[in-house]
Amino acid sequence: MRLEDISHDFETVTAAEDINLSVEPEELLCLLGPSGCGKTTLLRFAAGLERPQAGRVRIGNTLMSDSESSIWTPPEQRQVGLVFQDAVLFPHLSVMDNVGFGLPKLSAREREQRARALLAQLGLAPFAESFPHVLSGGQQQRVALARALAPSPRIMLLDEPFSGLDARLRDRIRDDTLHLLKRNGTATLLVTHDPEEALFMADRIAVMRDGRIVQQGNPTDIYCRPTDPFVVRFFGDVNEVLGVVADGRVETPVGPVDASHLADGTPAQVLIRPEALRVEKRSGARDHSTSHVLMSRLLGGASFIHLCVHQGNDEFHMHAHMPGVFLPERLEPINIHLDPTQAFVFPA
Ligand SMILES: Nc1ncnc2c1ncn2[C@@H]1O[C@H](COP(=O)(O)OP(=O)(O)OP(=O)(O)O)[C@@H](O)[C@H]1O
Repeated sequence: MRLEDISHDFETVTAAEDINLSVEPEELLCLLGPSGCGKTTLLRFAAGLERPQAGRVRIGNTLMSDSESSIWTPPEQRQVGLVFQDAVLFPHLSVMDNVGFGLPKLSAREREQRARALLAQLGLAPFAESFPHVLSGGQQQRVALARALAPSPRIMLLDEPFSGLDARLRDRIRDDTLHLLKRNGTATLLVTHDPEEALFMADRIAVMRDGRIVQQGNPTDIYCRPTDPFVVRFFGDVNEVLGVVADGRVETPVGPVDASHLADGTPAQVLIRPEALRVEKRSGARDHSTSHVLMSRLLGGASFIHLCVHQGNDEFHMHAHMPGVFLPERLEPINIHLDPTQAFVFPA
């Protein structure tokens, strides 16, 4: 599926500006961005639920819509599978008939086989004869996924399909969905505002802001080689320090950071992820005169430490993440080591 040179304005809002995006066969692409950045609008263009003011939509080699001609394929002829945040199942049909709904060309027996096979993959085999109202929200969402996948669509379009579920259930359904899509080799565009979800699900991520794609790449590129401060901040809490490039680096309270891509004298912002700060207890007096701990909290698999970092006569409040249980006490004197791979310098 390809979106080519797509632009679209809604009255005062630019929902899409010169968007070029492709989803390759068998690929799972996550469109990631904050609320209102234009993710759903792009998905609606792909599905044919909305017509872009400029640009083209291709699915496979077929042109589905082209703003410069009358070419327009309606949604039901695009062979796309659609799943939204809230599963909308047919209440008067059994689970099996819901899943088989998009397969009118198959015989009743083939339809049942296909529906049962998909339901089994999602752990829903015992509910095949049930009606939707007896299912939990999570089970209904699985049925919606199975129904969308049953006709073997050329692409699955998923719009925040897990966001209505509680955290533990969401993790399980994400996992099941990922395996289901990969087992079936289905190209998928997944819209989400949740960076962890994108990292968990995606082969490739496109980060969106204000109707534009800020960066696209594989998850490691996006997380470890961000090209824009927005991308760094979108993935979570960061320590931010201002400085000036000198001798190809910027001095920060936790040590120098390479800035050889910027000219000396450039005002710079340094974004340092909490996990880049390795905290080590140091012997010495517990007082305010050197870098010390302000507070420690256990997050579960990691510990969150509030630091008072000294640099000359200045003090900086910074955050560190340490793996496992590491809970130094207030005023504990510390050394801080910087992992340069999670510190990023941009022009200020
Ligand atoms: N039919 C419409 N008429 C007017 N404005 C619209 C319409 N549809 C979307 N918009 C606006 O376009 C912008 C992009 O909306 P869109 O729903 O695509 O964003 P989103 O990233 O999917 O956000 P969310 O995650 O909150 O759904 C928003 O400012 C929205 O208010």
